[in-house]
Amino acid sequence: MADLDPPFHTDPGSSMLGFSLTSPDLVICAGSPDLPSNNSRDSTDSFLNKCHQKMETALELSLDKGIKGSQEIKRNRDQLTVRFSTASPSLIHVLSLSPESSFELPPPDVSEDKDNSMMPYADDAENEHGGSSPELAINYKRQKVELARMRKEMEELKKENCLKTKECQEALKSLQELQNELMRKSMHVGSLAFAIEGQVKEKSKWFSSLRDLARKLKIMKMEQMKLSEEAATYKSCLQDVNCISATIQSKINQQEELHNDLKAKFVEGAKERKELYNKVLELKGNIRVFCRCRPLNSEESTAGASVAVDFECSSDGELTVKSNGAFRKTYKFDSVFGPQADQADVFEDTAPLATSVLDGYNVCIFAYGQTGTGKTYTMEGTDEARGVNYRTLEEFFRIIKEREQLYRYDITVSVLEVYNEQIRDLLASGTQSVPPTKRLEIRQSGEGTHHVPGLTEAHVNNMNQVWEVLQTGSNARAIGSTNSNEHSSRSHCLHCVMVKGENLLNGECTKSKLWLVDLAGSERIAKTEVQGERLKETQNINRSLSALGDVISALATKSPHIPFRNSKLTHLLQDSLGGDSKALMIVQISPNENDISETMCSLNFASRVKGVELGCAKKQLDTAEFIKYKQMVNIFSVNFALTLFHSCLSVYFL
Ligand SMILES: Nc1ncnc2c1ncn2[C@@H]1O[C@H](COP(=O)(O)OP(=O)(O)OP(=O)(O)O)[C@@H](O)[C@H]1O
Repeated sequence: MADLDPPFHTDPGSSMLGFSLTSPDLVICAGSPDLPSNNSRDSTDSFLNKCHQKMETALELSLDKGIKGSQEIKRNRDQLTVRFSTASPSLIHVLSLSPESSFELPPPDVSEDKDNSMMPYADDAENEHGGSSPELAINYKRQKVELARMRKEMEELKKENCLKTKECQEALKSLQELQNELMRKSMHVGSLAFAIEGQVKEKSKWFSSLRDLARKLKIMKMEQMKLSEEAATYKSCLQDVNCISATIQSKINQQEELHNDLKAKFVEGAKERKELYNKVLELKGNIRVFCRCRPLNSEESTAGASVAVDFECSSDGELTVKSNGAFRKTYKFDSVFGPQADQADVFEDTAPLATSVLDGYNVCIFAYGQTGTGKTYTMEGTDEARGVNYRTLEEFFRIIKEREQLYRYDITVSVLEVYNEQIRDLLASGTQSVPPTKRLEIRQSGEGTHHVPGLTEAHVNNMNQVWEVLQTGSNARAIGSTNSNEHSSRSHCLHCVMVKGENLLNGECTKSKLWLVDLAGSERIAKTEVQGERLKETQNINRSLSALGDVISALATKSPHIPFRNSKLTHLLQDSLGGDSKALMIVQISPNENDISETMCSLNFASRVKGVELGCAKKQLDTAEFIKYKQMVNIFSVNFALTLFHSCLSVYFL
């Protein structure tokens, strides 16, 4: 093998087959260790000759990655065979070969071989055998012929090789193009793979989002189902609620109708009650007279004064005046209170008038009598024994509390005095130190009511405020004169209580006025023998008291003209003395026999007021009519019972 020179060189541009092997895929290597790799540039012919000379030489042709170690060139004596067994499919395709393709290299034509290179060989054979052997000569000739033939075949192969080389070059060119294309495609595929990788990542992100959304959707579906169930429940509940609501509404309507009916009935009832109550008071007399006698004071008791008044029949409203133990006269009043009666007893009979005031009627309560008989005591009272003024307002607040669901009231109090026919505001700020210079006058409003412009009106909401106002007025009256006792005896003290009421059921409003009057003492001028200023005072007092008597008389006789304007007192009291208003006179008397003439004078005046002397015909008539009707009803009842009894008897005996 060492003698065999490699028939081809490893230069990448040529091969044993005569085509260039530029492709990295197509590498010829010495597959057999017998093929040394040197750079010999021997021709193919020389190689084949040498092959021919070494008949037993085996060659292995390898095309790395293309025709890989699978070509076998087997040399036998007759021919050289090249086999393609595991060639690259692409190369095989280019060469139009099948994996099992092979071709044979024919032996060189010996006869035609004129090559000098063979000659030494022949010469050597001749020389070796001495040219003497005919067999050798024959062999030689045969060999020569064979060599010629092989040379011819070699030529053909060379041509074919050229063709195949061209084909291979073209195939290689195509292969390169294909490789380039493949590279481009690979790059494209790479970029596509990169893009796909991105897309895959994106896709996985989307998938994860999709999974989240699917999970949320599932939860929402469950919630939606739950809500649907709840909605269905609520729907059924709603129907029930609607049913209940309709029932409640109808009940409310019924109740509302009932309420309105009851309200109407209540308003009607309240109105009826008010009218009946008023009727009762009218039957009792719109002008009522009470008589109250004070006890003997300590001085009188010490002096051993005799009592001239008998109260045996006081419960029947009667009292008897005696003189020196002899009967003088009996008086009858609506109520008579002896020396033992206390403030509460007096107020018990007075209280109904408080109700009348809150019902909207004007009322006047006044105390009349001789000085020192207890007028102020009855009206104002003391801290321990509070009088009519305080108790009436107390009764107001009690009734207001009772009626708070049905009525709303607003109460104001004014305190004034009339002295020598002059009006003085006892609640005005100036009254505490000096008497006010401003003259107060009585005015008539558009509604026909009378009022004193500029008079202080104190709002009172509770009894503490009432007591404060009463005390302020009382103190102002006492301070107004150097001699408080004297002064208080010579002036009329008036408390005006304004009551505004609102019926919360029907919105009806009322405005009523209560006068609480502590009149000045009614002394007889002759007895007191007064002169000068005192005489003027007394005359003014008597004039105003007389005017009051005249007004009351005119009211009792229903005179067409009532002389209210004859005095400041009657002018002030005008609204509470006429019409539907009610008046209560409490005549105060002394039990002392020494005062009997003043006592009888006061009692006579009171009797005149009550209408006994003047003959209170209407009242009397009303009572008589009432008794007559009552008797008629009784007679009718008896007759009806008798008739019924006779009817029953006749039926029984039939
Ligand atoms: N019913 C009574 N019980 C006890 N004391 C009485 C009663 N009535 C009056 N008094 C007492 O008699 C005195 C005189 O009373 P009061 O001042 O009220 O008389 P008045 O008629 O108002 O006198 P004036 O006309 O001077 O004002 C007072 O001390 C008073 O406390």
